[in-house]
Amino acid sequence: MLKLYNYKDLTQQKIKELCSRKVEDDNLIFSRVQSIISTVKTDGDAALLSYAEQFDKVKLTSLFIGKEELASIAKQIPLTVKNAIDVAYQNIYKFHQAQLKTESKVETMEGVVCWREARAIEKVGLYIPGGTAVLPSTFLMLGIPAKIAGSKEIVVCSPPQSDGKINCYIAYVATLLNIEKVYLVGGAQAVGAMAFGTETIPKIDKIFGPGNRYVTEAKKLVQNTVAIDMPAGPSEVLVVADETANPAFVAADLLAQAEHGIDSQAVLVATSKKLIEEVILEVEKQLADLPRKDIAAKAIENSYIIFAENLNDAMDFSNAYAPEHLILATDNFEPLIPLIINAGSVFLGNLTPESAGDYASGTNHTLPTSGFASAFSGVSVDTFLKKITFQHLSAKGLQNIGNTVEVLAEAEGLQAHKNAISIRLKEM
Ligand SMILES: NC(=O)c1ccc[n+]([C@@H]2O[C@H](COP(=O)([O-])OP(=O)(O)OC[C@H]3O[C@@H](n4cnc5c(N)ncnc54)[C@H](O)[C@@H]3O)[C@@H](O)[C@H]2O)c1
Ligand SMILES: N[C@H](CO)Cc1c[nH]c[nH+]1
Ligand SMILES: [Zn+2]
Repeated sequence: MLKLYNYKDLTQQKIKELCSRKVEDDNLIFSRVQSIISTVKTDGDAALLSYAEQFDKVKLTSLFIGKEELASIAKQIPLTVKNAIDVAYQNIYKFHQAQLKTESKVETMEGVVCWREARAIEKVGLYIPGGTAVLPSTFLMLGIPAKIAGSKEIVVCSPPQSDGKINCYIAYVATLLNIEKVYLVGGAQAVGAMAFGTETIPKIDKIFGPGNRYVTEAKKLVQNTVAIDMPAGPSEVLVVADETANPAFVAADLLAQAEHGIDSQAVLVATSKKLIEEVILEVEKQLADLPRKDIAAKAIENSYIIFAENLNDAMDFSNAYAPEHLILATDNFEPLIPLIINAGSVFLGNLTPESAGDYASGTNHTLPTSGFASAFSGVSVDTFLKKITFQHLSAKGLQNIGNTVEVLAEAEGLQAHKNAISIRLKEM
């Protein structure tokens, strides 16, 4: 079951190893994904149809579902789920809308004015996972910021169901977001199709969205051709807990991420040995009742617990691990907030389950995994924008800055740069 370590006994090498999320068949996945992407690049739609047969076990008659059919499938949604999606939509919209800010102009010297303006990335590709679970919540998390940013062409790919269609929840979100088509393509082949384009699927400028290791490896591989949001692979959670934590809550939070996939990871760093013992028992108890217990149990095998003597040590480990989700399961979370250096999204206190952020609180659940939270942020409206810089020099501005540029251009031996200033100054 859950392996147990004592923080003070861990060598730097062991900490590195525990933070690595290395899986045995990394190289195998890399070469498979490489081959899938190059086949999609050369064979286009034919490759997509053949991979749908191989991986999704379905013979597709069309590679997409259009707007009318989406609206008709969406009608099958049960009212309770429709209402819950509507509430989630509103909260996610509210939180993301607040991210749109106009920056003020800055006069760096008299007459020299600089500023930035945001423009939407026009052609974006959204990947909505659908291998082992259908995730309409991810569609909200990607579609809402894309719409707020103002992206014009939104290409959506998701694996087909066994009947060659998509689920009514995905169809309902597509109608909420006014999406034209959903392409029935999953895995690395979807990433390849959006990166290079096929007869049916348009090439886009940036790919967004989470997925399993095939999807994530594919996103990393196509980066010479398109931009990507970030590596957002198998879900993970790190819970920092003290004696004020509730063991049943902690176990539930660990299992929530474990049930995503066999390569998910759930880590507990706790300062109470009593709590650790209770969490272990709770994990076993709750696991037995989960419909996805086989998946969650495999992920738990790949997970561990660390006993730390104090919360400072616990936070040091958390920063080294750079978790996608960090839960501070303590009543005294305030002093810990400034200690957080690396994390995708943080959940504060014993009444803030990570699931709230997965679905409906408003924050985005597309987040960096595998340690990439040390350098990447989760998806936001900004991820769909480019910031263009502008500047304007008045006559006074040119006089004020002219000599500085001339001297620096000369120092770099770039005479034409200097001339571009001098020729104007002479005219004044
Ligand atoms: N980091 C995040 O922000 C975040 C958010 C949501 C979900 N996730 C993660 O997304 C993942 C979803 O995974 P999923 O598998 O359910 O759906 P998925 O849509 O990511 O992957 C399904 C596809 O994988 C491909 N595939 C499966 N087995 C293959 C094989 N042997 N060879 C080549 N391709 C293969 C198939 O094409 C299939 O359509 C989970 O790991 C979950 O934890 C992460
Ligand atoms: N926990 C996932 C991100 O790692 C997001 C998600 C979607 N549905 C449920 N959870
Ligand atoms: Zn989740």
